[in-house]
Amino acid sequence: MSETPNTQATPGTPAELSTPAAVTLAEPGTPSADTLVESVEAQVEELSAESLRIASQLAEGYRVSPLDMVPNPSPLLVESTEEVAVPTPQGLFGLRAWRFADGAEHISARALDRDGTPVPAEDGGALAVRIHSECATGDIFGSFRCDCGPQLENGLRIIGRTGGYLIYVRNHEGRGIGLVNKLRAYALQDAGLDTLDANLALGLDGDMRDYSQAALILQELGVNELRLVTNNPAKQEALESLGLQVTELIPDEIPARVENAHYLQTKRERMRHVLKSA
Ligand SMILES: Nc1nc2c(ncn2[C@@H]2O[C@H](COP(=O)(O)OP(=O)(O)OP(=O)(O)O)[C@@H](O)[C@H]2O)c(=O)[nH]1
Ligand SMILES: [Zn+2]
Repeated sequence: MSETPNTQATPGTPAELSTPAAVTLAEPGTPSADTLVESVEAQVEELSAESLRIASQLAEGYRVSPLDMVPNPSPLLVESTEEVAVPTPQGLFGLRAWRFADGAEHISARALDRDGTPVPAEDGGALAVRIHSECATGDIFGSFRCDCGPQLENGLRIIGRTGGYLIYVRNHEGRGIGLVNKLRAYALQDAGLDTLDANLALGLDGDMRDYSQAALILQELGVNELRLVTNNPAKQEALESLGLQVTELIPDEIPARVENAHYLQTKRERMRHVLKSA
């Protein structure tokens, strides 16, 4: 059985507490209330200066990491698997799956030698990394409307030679607008709009991809410095704003074909992609 606490004040206590202080302040020769306040203020100032000094010292040694830069804490990493070796037409890759709190699941693929050891970084430099944005129509069906399918294959081949990772980002479909919106955007392109205006006509941005989950995966893999396999300088900017260091851009250009010539031309002229043949 619990005891009921005694909530009644002990008689006489308030007077005992207040009297000595009041008497001391009133005595001649002791510091006035104003002097006391000034001295306390001086001490507080000294303390704040000291904490500022300690804080700035800490900040000097502090390296910004992708984790610190994540704008929205909800898509945090929940779990990832061990690496499993998967033979592909482009060589052997060690695949891991990564699951985030918002339900997104991505894949990392590390280039492996035939005996299963990681391909070392070429010339002892940084590892090559391709952040490949999901494109179900191109990557699965081999659609000629875009260049994603051959870019994925070529990207894997480059990484197989150079050493490094391909991160397959599955919530980047349609430059981040999702599959349903992308197919609506295709219908608008069939009616005459280009790939950028079609997104805008749907009330969406031209590119809505968020790279924070890809950056977190790279951080978990211990990759802070990389050679980025892309034609899109916006990807470099996005990764650098998340604390990663891009030492070089490796192009992943696929020759245009009649079905995607206009699409690639738009990417070059309106979306800053570095493409020679478009
Ligand atoms: N909204 C929209 N998305 C598209 C269209 N065509 C391809 N995509 C998506 O575009 C994304 C790939 O972006 P790209 O512009 O091809 O290339 P990138 O990833 O920015 O740059 P690279 O690294 O050079 O491949 C994938 O998520 C595709 O699903 C389109 O017409 N409209
Ligand atoms: Zn595509």
